Amino acid sequence: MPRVESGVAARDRPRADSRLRPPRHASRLSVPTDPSHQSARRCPIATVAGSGNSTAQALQFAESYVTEDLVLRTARALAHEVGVDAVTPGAGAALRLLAAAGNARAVVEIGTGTGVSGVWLLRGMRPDGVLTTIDVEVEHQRIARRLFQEAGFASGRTRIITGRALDVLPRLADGAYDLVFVDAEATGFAACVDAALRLLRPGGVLALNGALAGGRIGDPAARDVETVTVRETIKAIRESEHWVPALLPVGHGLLAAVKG
Ligand SMILES: C[S@@+](CC[C@H](N)C(=O)[O-])C[C@H]1O[C@@H](n2cnc3c(N)ncnc32)[C@H](O)[C@@H]1O
Repeated sequence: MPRVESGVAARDRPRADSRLRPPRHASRLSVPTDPSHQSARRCPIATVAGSGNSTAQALQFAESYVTEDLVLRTARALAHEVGVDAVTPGAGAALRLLAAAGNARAVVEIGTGTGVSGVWLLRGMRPDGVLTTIDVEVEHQRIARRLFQEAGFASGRTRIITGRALDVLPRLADGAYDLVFVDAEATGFAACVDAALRLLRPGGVLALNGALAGGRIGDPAARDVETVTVRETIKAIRESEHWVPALLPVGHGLLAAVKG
Protein backbone atom coordinates (compact mmCIF):
# COMPACT_ATOMS: atom_id res chain seq x y z
CA MET A 1 0.00 0.00 0.00
CA PRO A 2 1.35 3.46 -0.80
CA ARG A 3 2.17 5.58 2.21
CA VAL A 4 0.07 8.58 1.29
CA GLU A 5 -2.06 10.43 3.77
CA SER A 6 -5.26 12.28 3.15
CA GLY A 7 -6.62 14.80 5.49
CA VAL A 8 -5.94 18.51 5.69
CA ALA A 9 -8.91 20.50 4.50
CA ALA A 10 -8.13 22.87 1.65
CA ARG A 11 -9.24 25.93 3.59
CA ASP A 12 -6.76 25.04 6.35
CA ARG A 13 -3.83 24.68 4.05
CA PRO A 14 -1.39 27.58 3.67
CA ARG A 15 -1.56 29.28 0.31
CA ALA A 16 1.35 29.85 -2.07
CA ASP A 17 4.20 27.46 -2.74
CA SER A 18 4.88 26.63 0.89
CA ARG A 19 1.77 24.43 0.95
CA LEU A 20 3.47 22.14 -1.55
CA ARG A 21 6.66 21.96 0.39
CA PRO A 22 6.16 19.44 3.21
CA PRO A 23 8.25 20.03 6.30
CA ARG A 24 11.68 18.48 5.96
CA HIS A 25 10.87 15.96 8.69
CA ALA A 26 7.66 14.88 6.98
CA SER A 27 8.08 11.62 5.12
CA ARG A 28 4.59 11.49 3.74
CA LEU A 29 2.57 13.50 1.28
CA SER A 30 -0.81 14.97 1.98
CA VAL A 31 -3.65 14.56 -0.46
CA PRO A 32 -5.09 18.00 -1.20
CA THR A 33 -8.81 17.82 -0.72
CA ASP A 34 -9.74 20.70 -3.04
CA PRO A 35 -12.23 18.98 -5.37
CA SER A 36 -11.57 21.45 -8.19
CA HIS A 37 -8.67 19.30 -9.41
CA GLN A 38 -11.21 16.70 -10.43
CA SER A 39 -11.95 18.80 -13.49
CA ALA A 40 -8.50 17.91 -14.73
CA ARG A 41 -9.66 14.30 -14.93
CA ARG A 42 -12.31 15.06 -17.52
CA CYS A 43 -11.37 13.99 -21.00
CA PRO A 44 -10.50 17.20 -22.92
CA ILE A 45 -11.60 15.64 -26.18
CA ALA A 46 -14.93 14.61 -24.69
CA THR A 47 -15.37 18.19 -23.52
CA VAL A 48 -14.78 19.43 -27.04
CA ALA A 49 -17.16 16.82 -28.42
CA GLY A 50 -19.82 18.28 -26.16
CA SER A 51 -21.71 16.80 -23.28
CA GLY A 52 -24.67 14.51 -23.66
CA ASN A 53 -23.78 12.99 -27.00
CA SER A 54 -22.71 9.39 -27.37
CA THR A 55 -19.18 10.22 -28.61
CA ALA A 56 -18.47 12.35 -25.58
CA GLN A 57 -19.92 9.71 -23.27
CA ALA A 58 -17.85 6.95 -24.90
CA LEU A 59 -14.65 9.01 -24.61
CA GLN A 60 -15.47 9.80 -21.01
CA PHE A 61 -16.06 6.11 -20.32
CA ALA A 62 -12.71 5.23 -21.89
CA GLU A 63 -10.99 7.80 -19.66
CA SER A 64 -12.43 6.28 -16.51
CA TYR A 65 -12.02 2.65 -17.60
CA VAL A 66 -8.73 2.28 -15.69
CA THR A 67 -8.96 3.95 -12.33
CA GLU A 68 -6.19 5.72 -10.44
CA ASP A 69 -5.01 4.83 -6.96
CA LEU A 70 -4.17 7.17 -4.11
CA VAL A 71 -0.62 7.87 -5.32
CA LEU A 72 -1.82 8.94 -8.75
CA ARG A 73 -4.71 10.95 -7.37
CA THR A 74 -2.26 12.72 -5.09
CA ALA A 75 0.18 13.45 -7.91
CA ARG A 76 -2.75 14.75 -9.98
CA ALA A 77 -4.03 16.97 -7.19
CA LEU A 78 -0.55 18.42 -6.67
CA ALA A 79 -0.23 18.97 -10.41
CA HIS A 80 -3.43 20.97 -10.29
CA GLU A 81 -2.08 23.03 -7.40
CA VAL A 82 1.09 24.01 -9.22
CA GLY A 83 -0.68 24.56 -12.53
CA VAL A 84 0.64 21.50 -14.34
CA ASP A 85 -1.65 19.81 -16.87
CA ALA A 86 -1.00 16.14 -16.12
CA VAL A 87 -1.89 13.34 -18.51
CA THR A 88 -5.46 12.12 -18.09
CA PRO A 89 -6.10 8.63 -16.66
CA GLY A 90 -6.84 7.37 -20.18
CA ALA A 91 -3.56 8.70 -21.53
CA GLY A 92 -1.73 7.38 -18.48
CA ALA A 93 -3.17 3.92 -19.02
CA ALA A 94 -2.10 4.09 -22.68
CA LEU A 95 1.44 5.02 -21.62
CA ARG A 96 1.56 2.11 -19.20
CA LEU A 97 0.33 -0.15 -21.99
CA LEU A 98 3.01 1.09 -24.42
CA ALA A 99 5.74 0.58 -21.82
CA ALA A 100 4.49 -2.90 -20.95
CA ALA A 101 3.99 -3.96 -24.57
CA GLY A 102 7.56 -2.93 -25.37
CA ASN A 103 8.92 -4.54 -22.19
CA ALA A 104 10.56 -1.17 -21.68
CA ARG A 105 13.73 -1.01 -19.64
CA ALA A 106 14.90 2.49 -20.59
CA VAL A 107 12.41 5.34 -21.01
CA VAL A 108 12.90 9.08 -21.53
CA GLU A 109 10.19 11.48 -20.41
CA ILE A 110 10.25 15.14 -21.43
CA GLY A 111 8.07 17.01 -18.93
CA THR A 112 8.19 15.38 -15.48
CA GLY A 113 5.49 17.56 -13.98
CA THR A 114 4.53 16.20 -10.57
CA GLY A 115 5.00 12.62 -11.66
CA VAL A 116 1.58 11.47 -12.90
CA SER A 117 2.81 10.21 -16.25
CA GLY A 118 6.04 8.99 -14.66
CA VAL A 119 4.19 6.70 -12.26
CA TRP A 120 2.07 5.34 -15.12
CA LEU A 121 5.19 4.68 -17.21
CA LEU A 122 7.11 3.06 -14.36
CA ARG A 123 4.18 0.73 -13.69
CA GLY A 124 4.35 -0.54 -17.26
CA MET A 125 8.14 -0.87 -17.42
CA ARG A 126 10.24 -3.86 -16.44
CA PRO A 127 10.94 -4.06 -12.71
CA ASP A 128 14.57 -3.16 -13.40
CA GLY A 129 13.68 -0.37 -15.82
CA VAL A 130 14.92 3.20 -15.41
CA LEU A 131 12.88 6.29 -16.21
CA THR A 132 14.97 9.28 -17.26
CA THR A 133 12.74 12.29 -16.76
CA ILE A 134 13.52 15.90 -17.68
CA ASP A 135 11.90 19.16 -16.56
CA VAL A 136 12.98 22.78 -16.27
CA GLU A 137 11.11 23.24 -13.01
CA VAL A 138 12.93 22.05 -9.89
CA GLU A 139 9.77 22.43 -7.82
CA HIS A 140 7.80 20.09 -10.07
CA GLN A 141 10.54 17.51 -9.88
CA ARG A 142 10.80 17.82 -6.11
CA ILE A 143 7.16 16.79 -5.87
CA ALA A 144 7.59 14.04 -8.47
CA ARG A 145 10.60 12.58 -6.62
CA ARG A 146 8.50 12.24 -3.48
CA LEU A 147 5.63 10.70 -5.43
CA PHE A 148 7.91 8.11 -7.03
CA GLN A 149 9.14 7.27 -3.56
CA GLU A 150 5.61 7.05 -2.20
CA ALA A 151 4.64 4.81 -5.09
CA GLY A 152 7.32 2.38 -3.93
CA PHE A 153 9.91 2.83 -6.65
CA ALA A 154 13.53 2.55 -5.56
CA SER A 155 15.56 5.70 -6.21
CA GLY A 156 17.58 3.81 -8.81
CA ARG A 157 14.46 3.43 -10.96
CA THR A 158 14.41 7.13 -11.80
CA ARG A 159 16.99 9.52 -13.18
CA ILE A 160 15.59 12.99 -12.63
CA ILE A 161 17.37 15.65 -14.68
CA THR A 162 16.64 19.35 -14.29
CA GLY A 163 17.09 21.40 -17.42
CA ARG A 164 15.65 22.40 -20.74
CA ALA A 165 14.89 19.37 -22.87
CA LEU A 166 16.89 20.58 -25.82
CA ASP A 167 19.95 21.09 -23.61
CA VAL A 168 19.66 17.71 -21.91
CA LEU A 169 18.64 15.41 -24.79
CA PRO A 170 21.96 15.72 -26.68
CA ARG A 171 23.68 14.20 -23.62
CA LEU A 172 21.60 10.97 -23.85
CA ALA A 173 22.92 7.95 -25.74
CA ASP A 174 21.89 7.04 -29.29
CA GLY A 175 19.60 4.03 -29.76
CA ALA A 176 19.57 3.29 -26.04
CA TYR A 177 15.89 3.81 -25.24
CA ASP A 178 12.72 1.76 -25.65
CA LEU A 179 10.25 4.62 -25.30
CA VAL A 180 10.39 8.42 -25.45
CA PHE A 181 7.43 10.35 -24.04
CA VAL A 182 7.15 14.03 -24.99
CA ASP A 183 4.90 16.18 -22.80
CA ALA A 184 6.28 19.72 -22.72
CA GLU A 185 5.84 22.87 -24.82
CA ALA A 186 4.33 22.17 -28.23
CA THR A 187 6.77 24.60 -29.82
CA GLY A 188 9.55 22.14 -28.97
CA PHE A 189 7.75 19.12 -30.43
CA ALA A 190 9.63 18.95 -33.74
CA ALA A 191 13.05 19.08 -32.06
CA CYS A 192 11.95 16.48 -29.50
CA VAL A 193 10.74 14.17 -32.27
CA ASP A 194 14.12 14.51 -34.01
CA ALA A 195 15.83 13.68 -30.73
CA ALA A 196 13.53 10.70 -30.17
CA LEU A 197 14.46 9.27 -33.54
CA ARG A 198 18.09 9.32 -32.48
CA LEU A 199 17.50 8.03 -28.92
CA LEU A 200 15.15 5.13 -29.71
CA ARG A 201 16.26 1.65 -30.64
CA PRO A 202 14.63 0.19 -33.77
CA GLY A 203 11.14 -0.86 -32.68
CA GLY A 204 11.15 1.72 -29.90
CA VAL A 205 8.09 3.91 -29.37
CA LEU A 206 7.57 7.66 -29.45
CA ALA A 207 4.57 9.01 -27.54
CA LEU A 208 3.62 12.64 -28.00
CA ASN A 209 1.00 14.16 -25.71
CA GLY A 210 -1.23 17.01 -26.87
CA ALA A 211 -1.44 15.79 -30.45
CA LEU A 212 -5.00 17.06 -30.83
CA ALA A 213 -4.06 20.58 -29.72
CA GLY A 214 -6.93 20.86 -27.29
CA GLY A 215 -9.44 19.78 -29.95
CA ARG A 216 -8.34 22.50 -32.41
CA ILE A 217 -6.33 20.17 -34.61
CA GLY A 218 -9.25 19.38 -36.94
CA ASP A 219 -10.39 22.98 -37.29
CA PRO A 220 -8.81 24.47 -40.43
CA ALA A 221 -9.55 27.95 -39.09
CA ALA A 222 -7.34 27.35 -36.04
CA ARG A 223 -4.04 28.98 -37.01
CA ASP A 224 -2.53 29.81 -33.63
CA VAL A 225 1.16 28.96 -33.22
CA GLU A 226 0.60 25.93 -30.99
CA THR A 227 -2.01 24.35 -33.24
CA VAL A 228 0.03 24.96 -36.39
CA THR A 229 3.14 23.52 -34.74
CA VAL A 230 1.31 20.40 -33.58
CA ARG A 231 -0.37 20.00 -36.98
CA GLU A 232 2.96 20.21 -38.81
CA THR A 233 4.68 17.85 -36.38
CA ILE A 234 2.10 15.08 -36.56
CA LYS A 235 1.88 15.46 -40.35
CA ALA A 236 5.66 15.09 -40.63
CA ILE A 237 5.54 11.94 -38.49
CA ARG A 238 2.75 10.46 -40.60
CA GLU A 239 4.66 11.15 -43.81
CA SER A 240 8.05 10.03 -42.53
CA GLU A 241 9.41 6.66 -43.54
CA HIS A 242 10.93 6.37 -40.06
CA TRP A 243 7.69 6.08 -38.12
CA VAL A 244 4.63 3.80 -37.95
CA PRO A 245 2.12 6.09 -36.21
CA ALA A 246 -1.38 6.04 -34.74
CA LEU A 247 -3.21 8.93 -33.13
CA LEU A 248 -5.01 7.76 -30.00
CA PRO A 249 -7.99 9.90 -28.91
CA VAL A 250 -7.21 9.82 -25.20
CA GLY A 251 -6.67 12.90 -23.08
CA HIS A 252 -5.29 15.69 -25.24
CA GLY A 253 -4.51 13.22 -28.02
CA LEU A 254 -1.62 10.79 -27.73
CA LEU A 255 0.34 10.24 -30.90
CA ALA A 256 2.16 6.92 -30.67
CA ALA A 257 4.70 5.93 -33.32
CA VAL A 258 7.00 2.97 -33.61
CA LYS A 259 10.47 3.64 -34.98
CA GLY A 260 10.78 1.52 -38.08
C1 LIG B 1 2.23 19.16 -19.22
S1 LIG B 1 3.44 19.27 -17.98
C2 LIG B 1 4.01 17.60 -17.80
C3 LIG B 1 3.04 16.74 -17.08
C4 LIG B 1 3.56 15.34 -16.79
N1 LIG B 1 4.04 14.70 -17.98
C5 LIG B 1 2.44 14.53 -16.20
O1 LIG B 1 1.57 14.06 -16.93
O2 LIG B 1 2.44 14.36 -14.98
C6 LIG B 1 4.78 19.99 -18.84
C7 LIG B 1 6.06 20.07 -18.02
O3 LIG B 1 7.09 20.39 -18.94
C8 LIG B 1 7.96 21.29 -18.31
N2 LIG B 1 8.64 22.00 -19.40
C9 LIG B 1 8.17 23.02 -20.16
N3 LIG B 1 9.06 23.36 -21.09
C10 LIG B 1 10.11 22.53 -20.94
C11 LIG B 1 11.37 22.38 -21.60
N4 LIG B 1 11.70 23.16 -22.63
N5 LIG B 1 12.21 21.42 -21.18
C12 LIG B 1 11.89 20.62 -20.13
N6 LIG B 1 10.72 20.72 -19.47
C13 LIG B 1 9.85 21.67 -19.86
C14 LIG B 1 7.10 22.13 -17.41
O4 LIG B 1 7.85 22.67 -16.34
C15 LIG B 1 6.05 21.13 -16.96
O5 LIG B 1 6.40 20.55 -15.72
